[in-house]
Order: sequence, then C-alpha cells, then structure tokens
Amino acid sequence: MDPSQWIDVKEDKFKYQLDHFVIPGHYKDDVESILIPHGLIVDRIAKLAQMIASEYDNERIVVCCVLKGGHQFFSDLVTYMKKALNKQGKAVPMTLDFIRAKSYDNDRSTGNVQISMSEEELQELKGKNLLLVEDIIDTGKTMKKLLELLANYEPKSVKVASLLLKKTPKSCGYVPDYVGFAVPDLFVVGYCLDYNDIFRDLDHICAISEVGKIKYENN
Ligand SMILES: Nc1nc2c(ncn2[C@@H]2O[C@H](COP(=O)(O)O)[C@@H](O)[C@H]2O)c(=O)[nH]1
Ligand SMILES: [Mg+2]
Repeated sequence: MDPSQWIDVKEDKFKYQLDHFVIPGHYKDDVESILIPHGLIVDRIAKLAQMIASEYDNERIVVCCVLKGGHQFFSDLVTYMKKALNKQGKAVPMTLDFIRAKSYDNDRSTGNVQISMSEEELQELKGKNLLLVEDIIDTGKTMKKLLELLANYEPKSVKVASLLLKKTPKSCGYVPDYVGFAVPDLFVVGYCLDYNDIFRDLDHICAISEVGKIKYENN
C-alpha cells in the first residue's frame, strides 16, 4: 500500500471537541480530544477490507488478531472482508486466529515484548497465508519481534494490517502492508486501544489527557 493511500491525521486539523460526539461520562476528563470518530474508523475499515481481499487469489487466509488492542479492528475488518471479493471476484475463505503481544506499561514501551501463542498453534501456521491484524505501530519493535518469531514457523506469506501508524521519530522504520490512519505522536486510546487496560470501552480514537494518565497510572 502506497503511503499516499493512508489517511494522514494531522493534530491541528483533526481535533474534534468532546462535546461534538457522545463520550461515556466516566471518561470525559480523561481524554483531551477526539482524533478519529467511530463512524470514520468503521468507514475506513470497509475500504481496507476491499483493498486487502482484492490482493489475494482463491486461497485461504489465516486472519490473526494481535490481542488485546487489535480486537475491535479485527472484528470489524473480518465483518467487511466476508463481503469483499478476491482477485477472482470470489469471497475470501478465512480462518481466524489470535496471538497476544504485550510491551507497554502506562504510555511507554518497556522494550520487552512478550508474545503468547502455544508451540502447537505456531506450528500449524506452516505453509499458510497469514494476515496479522494490529491496532497500532509505534516504534515498530513489537511487530518486528512478532514477524521474526513467525518466520521460524515458515508461513507461506505474511502481511500486516495496522489500523494506525504513529508518526514518531522513535520509529525503527517498520511500515505495515496496510494502514488505516497515520496519527500524530500522541498516546491514543479508544476503539480497544488501552492505557493499562482502561479505555477499551470507548468507541472513538482519542488523545489521552494528563488527568487520564495520572488517574489510571500503574505505580
Ligand atoms: N493505547 C495505545 N497503545 C499503544 C500506543 N502506541 C503503542 N501502543 C501499544 O504498543 C504496541 C506497539 O508498539 P511498538 O512501539 O512496539 O510499535 C501496540 O500494539 C500497542 O499495544 C498508543 O499510542 N496507544
Ligand atoms: Mg497492539
């Protein structure tokens, strides 16, 4: 996917006031602004699903959710991919799978990426077409480590769809195959993206506030 096809979310242009949309009362002081309203996220995913499907032949894809943050994106992407057509104009056969990756504490990468999937499940990926579905690429370290691990199990192909790509000088240079939105260098929450497991129940993608960071900080 060419970077010109990403939606570039610019910090100044794309900040919506909280009172322009519905925000759960328990989060009203904990987020600064809405960067991507829920409706826009879902409309964008419909397009990503079409683009992804149209690049596969008549072959089964193992769509693998990177938990926990990728869960909502995965769920909506699969919903739209079921309606999308492949290169041959046919529906895409899919198998769904899940892997867990954890590397953040508060709003900072610990640099220690923990990946959980059983050895047996990893071995089943041999010869398969894998599509990893991730919430956000920030430094890129988590995805690089995951791809290195998966390469040992010899999948036929691996592609990565990330809803968000952070524009950050801390990036290691990794760029996924499919990107929904390129976002500013802010800590974002909502649409299943969390801060210490909080905010997954917020529909819009928002910038966390200082109040929110302090309130839900891990000590
Ligand atoms: N809720 C948020 N989670 C984030 C954000 N930036 C990163 N992350 C989490 O880390 C990994 C990827 O980080 P990386 O530095 O290794 O690329 C990602 O899967 C998230 O779980 C953020 O702004 N908000
Ligand atoms: Mg993630």
